Amino acid sequence: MTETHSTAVRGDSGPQVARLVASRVLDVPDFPKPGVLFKDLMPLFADGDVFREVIDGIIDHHGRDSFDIVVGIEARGFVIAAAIAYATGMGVVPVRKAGKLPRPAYSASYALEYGEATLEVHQDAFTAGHRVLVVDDVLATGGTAEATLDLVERAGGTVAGFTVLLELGFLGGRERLAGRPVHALLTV
Ligand SMILES: O=P(O)(O)OC[C@H]1O[C@H](OP(=O)(O)OP(=O)(O)O)[C@H](O)[C@@H]1O
Ligand SMILES: Nc1ncnc2[nH]cnc12
Repeated sequence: MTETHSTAVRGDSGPQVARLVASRVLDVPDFPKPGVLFKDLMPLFADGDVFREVIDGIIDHHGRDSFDIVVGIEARGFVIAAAIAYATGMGVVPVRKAGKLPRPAYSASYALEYGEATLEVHQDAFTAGHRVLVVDDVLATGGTAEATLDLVERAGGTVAGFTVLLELGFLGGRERLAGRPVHALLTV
């Protein structure tokens, strides 16, 4: 494993935040498949001071009056969503991989950088007009994000914002989500 080093560190919350995130990302070659450079954010989650700064920064960026509920995408998005929900006193809705939710759910299948998957959300997850902040750790091809934002809207929510800690810009996820709000703390 090698630490991410970048001379041109950039992100939608400015270079200081981008550098902070970059300092807690580990590059893991050939995981989960040969040819994939996996960006491991576990060191960021494990550093209490950095994690708090990142969570507070996301809340400040959006403004706590701009959303009513937080969606986290399984599995790493759950960590971020739960922290934002707790810090703002809001609720959290998990968007889960197929077959995990116990009640009627909407489903969306998609391709991601290293495979295919199906995500689901409970049909009654939102009340009409609920403004939803969606969070995840990584935006790569955008397949996961596109499926999730569609699910939120199918379930009656309004997407108020979408934040990731790390965007892999060269995979074009942001372009795929054109017209949707995308906020990435670090873009590589
Ligand atoms: O932009 P994409 O190409 O769709 O990839 C991004 C997604 O890939 C990872 O999730 P993964 O499905 O590996 O789930 P995990 O968090 O359960 O490991 C990551 O946490 C994002 O959700
Ligand atoms: N390269 C990558 N690193 C971490 N998570 C990912 N999700 C999709 N691609 C990824």
